[in-house]
Amino acid sequence: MMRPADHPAIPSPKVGVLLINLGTPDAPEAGAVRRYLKQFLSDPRVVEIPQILWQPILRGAVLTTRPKKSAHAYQQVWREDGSPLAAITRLQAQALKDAFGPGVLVDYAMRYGRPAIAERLLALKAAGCERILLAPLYPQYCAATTATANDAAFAVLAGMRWQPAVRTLPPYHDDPAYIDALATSVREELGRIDFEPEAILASFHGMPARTLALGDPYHCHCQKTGRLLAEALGRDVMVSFQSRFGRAKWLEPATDTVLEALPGRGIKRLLILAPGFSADCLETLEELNIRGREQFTEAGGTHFHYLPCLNDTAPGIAMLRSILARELEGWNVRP
Ligand SMILES: C=CC1=C(C)c2cc3[nH]c(cc4nc(cc5[nH]c(cc1n2)c(C)c5CCC(=O)O)C(CCC(=O)O)=C4C)c(C)c3C=C
Ligand SMILES: [Fe+2]
Ligand SMILES: [Fe+2]
Repeated sequence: MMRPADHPAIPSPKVGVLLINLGTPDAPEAGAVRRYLKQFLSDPRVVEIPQILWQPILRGAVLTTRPKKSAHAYQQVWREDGSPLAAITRLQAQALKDAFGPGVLVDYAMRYGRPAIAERLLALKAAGCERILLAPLYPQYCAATTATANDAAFAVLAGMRWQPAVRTLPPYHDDPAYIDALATSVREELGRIDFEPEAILASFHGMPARTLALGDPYHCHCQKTGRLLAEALGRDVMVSFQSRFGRAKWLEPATDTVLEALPGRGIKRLLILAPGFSADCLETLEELNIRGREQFTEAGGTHFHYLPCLNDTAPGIAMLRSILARELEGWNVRP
């Protein structure tokens, strides 16, 4: 492009992308799980009960029993390179760094545990990023995930005299690139496995049912992802909600209830996926692929196949790159 001599090219400011996921314990041991759960479950965006009532319950019943039980669950899925969620998020950040090239600094942080959002945001700023895209890796918006990740980042910005410009990644539950990546991964898996499932079940993390009445779009986002995936596949996709916590009513139907009921309704061959998780984690590898499989087969199911998350697969990274690149538009990033 020709440019008049008195209008030199505007120098490109440094741009950073901070991927944010939930976080995970440092070790599959009760002490580390306790520290993680204490931070996670003390977040008022996650447990919406007044802290004065909730903290005694958390520090009493919850933190004395759950860490040991959860540590046992983590031990079943822990990998050589650590907790699956941490290891996969690290690989995603590396793959996106390679995909974007030197024009964009890509880093990652966890809302709870390590690496902390404050640490990585300060590192991007120290590396000279004047513009930062905060990217909570949750396709479906939820105050308990997306909003609290952004809150934590904004709290860090609140302490800076010279803030970078920031943008946040919108939810991508209905983005054609995301739906297409999911549909392709289902189709390819159907070609690989040695049975024809009678049903496909999309299991999303649950939330207390009252959050729907309070205006959280999470339930609607999950339903829309399920509907668009069904349309893309040209066949039914059932939606359910897993990981119920506490005694309140949660979104329904519950995944474990569905898994126990399906064989009795004549559905004995099942493909299950967890499209709300951008990386496999305890909730998918242990709760679905170990415990869910047991529930389904004990109820009479004969074939159960768990489809892994998009993780750092080539189509998964291409999808993330395209939705992130769109948010970087106008920030002088070379495509
Ligand atoms: C009130 C409790 C919880 C709410 C609300 C909640 C929402 C929520 N969580 C995820 C994603 C993940 N949750 C994970 C683990 C996990 N979740 C809860 C509780 C609530 N989650 C607990 C207590 C745990 C810890 C494990 C256990 O003890 O059972 C994980 C996996 C973390 C890992 O280390 O692998 C993810 C991911 C979403 C998307 C969500 C709301 C939409
Ligand atoms: Fe959770
Ligand atoms: Fe769980």
